[in-house]
Amino acid sequence: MNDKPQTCFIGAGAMAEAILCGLLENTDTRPHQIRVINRTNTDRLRELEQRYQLLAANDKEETIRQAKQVILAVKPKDMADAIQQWGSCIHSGQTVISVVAGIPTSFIESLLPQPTAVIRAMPNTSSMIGRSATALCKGQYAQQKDLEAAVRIFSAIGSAIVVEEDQMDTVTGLSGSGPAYIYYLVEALEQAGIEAGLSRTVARELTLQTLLGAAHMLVETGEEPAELRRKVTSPGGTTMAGLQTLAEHRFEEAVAEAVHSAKKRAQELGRSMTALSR
Ligand SMILES: NC(=O)C1=CN([C@@H]2O[C@H](COP(=O)(O)OP(=O)(O)OC[C@H]3O[C@@H](n4cnc5c(N)ncnc54)[C@H](OP(=O)(O)O)[C@@H]3O)[C@@H](O)[C@H]2O)C=CC1
Ligand SMILES: O=C(O)[C@@H]1CCC=N1
Repeated sequence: MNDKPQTCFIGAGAMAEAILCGLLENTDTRPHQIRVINRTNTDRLRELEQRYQLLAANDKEETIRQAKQVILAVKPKDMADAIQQWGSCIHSGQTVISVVAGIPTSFIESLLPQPTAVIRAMPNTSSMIGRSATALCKGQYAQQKDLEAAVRIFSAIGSAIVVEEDQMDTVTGLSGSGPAYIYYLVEALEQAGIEAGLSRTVARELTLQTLLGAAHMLVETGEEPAELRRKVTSPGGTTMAGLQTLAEHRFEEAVAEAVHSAKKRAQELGRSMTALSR
């Protein structure tokens, strides 16, 4: 068995786990091909190694050097330190894939030996069950084949779509953060059901199946969401009353503002990092 790591995660948090779990479940990647590294939390490393039968990265520098792909999955505020700490182990024969919100490829490239292929990806936590919506773009030194290899990784854990880098912050606000908006909606629906007299179990069951049914309707019928909404809404009926209340509470504007705020935050994170490096 060749024990050389194929993929090394720098940052062993929630996102790294979601991606590696998806890779193990949905591709032919084997546990011994993955390593995880973080800064201080060795308990977390042991937890992941045990849960997924990964080999430990005993010599972290050497592990990074040997990996074919290095996936950067630290928090944006830790990015500069992480690249400074580990960047000297990265070489131009590797592809660096960053899932870090807001940080431009040019910033990452500037801290790595040039020319290192850098790909920026924005997956979401549904990677864990092979259902991520990921958007990717390439930096100036990455070749088309590097981008295609990254697309293959993320296609194995959901859908993967290539965009221009100037769209990545919008993607972050929409599909990177998006699962949280949906969970918030589920919480709100469930709570409304409970307050109106349903048991928690019944409210949960009905909310989840409604969400699943609506998602499948969208995918399987291919109909426009507005058309599907129209079919639920009888003139003068119950749905119309509910939708009117949502409109009065400016539902659409609230959603648009949420995406916009998340995008703006991604831009701020990128700018603060770029300013730090000057
Ligand atoms: N969560 C999400 O839904 C999504 C997150 N992302 C992006 O993924 C990235 C990671 O997020 P998430 O997984 O939630 O974060 P977590 O806080 O769960 O994990 C971050 C990890 O980075 C490690 N770390 C910090 N500094 C270093 C360093 N110098 N060297 C090595 N490891 C280090 C931490 O280790 P230690 O504990 O030892 O400090 C920790 O294990 C973020 O940049 C985020 O923008 C992208 C898409 C979706
Ligand atoms: O909240 C965050 O910053 C990360 C990026 C996208 C989803 N979670």
